[in-house]
Amino acid sequence: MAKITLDNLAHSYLANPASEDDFALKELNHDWDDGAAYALLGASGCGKSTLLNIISGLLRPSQGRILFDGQDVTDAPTAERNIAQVFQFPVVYDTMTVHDNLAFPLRNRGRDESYVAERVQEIARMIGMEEMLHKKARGLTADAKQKISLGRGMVRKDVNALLFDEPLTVIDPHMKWELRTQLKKLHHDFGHTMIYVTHDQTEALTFADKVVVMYDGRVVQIGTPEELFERPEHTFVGYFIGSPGMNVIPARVEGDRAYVNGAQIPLTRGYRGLGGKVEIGVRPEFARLSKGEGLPVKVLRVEDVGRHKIIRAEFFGKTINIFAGEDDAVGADMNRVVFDPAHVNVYADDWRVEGEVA
Ligand SMILES: Nc1ncnc2c1ncn2[C@@H]1O[C@H](COP(=O)(O)OP(=O)(O)OP(=O)(O)O)[C@@H](O)[C@H]1O
Repeated sequence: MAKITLDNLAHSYLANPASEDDFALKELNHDWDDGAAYALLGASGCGKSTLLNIISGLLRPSQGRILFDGQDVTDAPTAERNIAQVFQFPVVYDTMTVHDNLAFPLRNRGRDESYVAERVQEIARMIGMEEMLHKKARGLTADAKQKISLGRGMVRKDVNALLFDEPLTVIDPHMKWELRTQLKKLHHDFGHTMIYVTHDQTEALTFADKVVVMYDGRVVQIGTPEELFERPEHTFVGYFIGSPGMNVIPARVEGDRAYVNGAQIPLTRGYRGLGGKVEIGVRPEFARLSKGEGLPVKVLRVEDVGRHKIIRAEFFGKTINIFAGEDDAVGADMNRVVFDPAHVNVYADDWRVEGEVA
């Protein structure tokens, strides 16, 4: 396993990039801890595959270096990086049995047959394919083949890192949860450095210790699921993560007050001299409907999603979402909203401003 260092890394697909906009991956400096599970999360086209391909060696970055445990591998081909990869679609040898497919990476490295047999059994148990080991891969479902790909990716213990590129795309929805749970268990048991690319927040948040959120070629936040929820560093993180995402409302902020159309919203921190586009961000979980307190709001729709209700409401010309408990009545007199001051984040030009303790 290895620590992965991204040193001054950036990539443009153009021969002569003229500005930052020409970079599919904007400059990035970071150490990814040895043995941690990371998810690369972001919308289509934000640069996830570009970054993953640089780590795996399929792509040479146009700027900067990549190091595994301090050793520069920027120019090392994929084969020399000692990594395992699992792609979106299964890569299996159809004419081989499930057993031989799983054994392949170990035999390739000259491991002795008793070790191979033991390890294949262990992996087969984890992916739930013990009963199928003698079967040829040909004729198996896409699901089963992808499980073999996952198993083959994980069979070697001595890899520097395990890279997954949207590996559950072809898996049946009911199997996804199970496989994700197994991957997490494998990570826990073996401590591989894992990087998992996905555009699905549930996959990212349930799999990873740390989620790397990308937006428009930039890493906008690296954090635990709790950090991304509590303190989104960029408005994109706020509305991309969450269901529904954070309410982002244009505001004026002075001292420990935010003002929306002249109406006051109390804050727990003080802010001075904010410039550019100023907004406040409040997750629906930290907003509540009220009869008497708070600011005026007009309920547009109430959606019952089982454990709670999501209320769509108009707030000074903008639509916001508010959570309510499953048993909370939403009467016609509930025409005000209260935001929990401790959970109102302040943003200037999309980036969170920390503020001073009041
Ligand atoms: N080979 C290439 N040549 C030129 N531009 C490319 C190439 N590959 C990707 N791009 C561009 O670089 C940007 C980042 O693409 P990338 O594939 O890394 O994003 P992604 O987040 O992985 O998206 P997806 O989830 O759709 O795979 C996009 O604007 C894309 O059009």
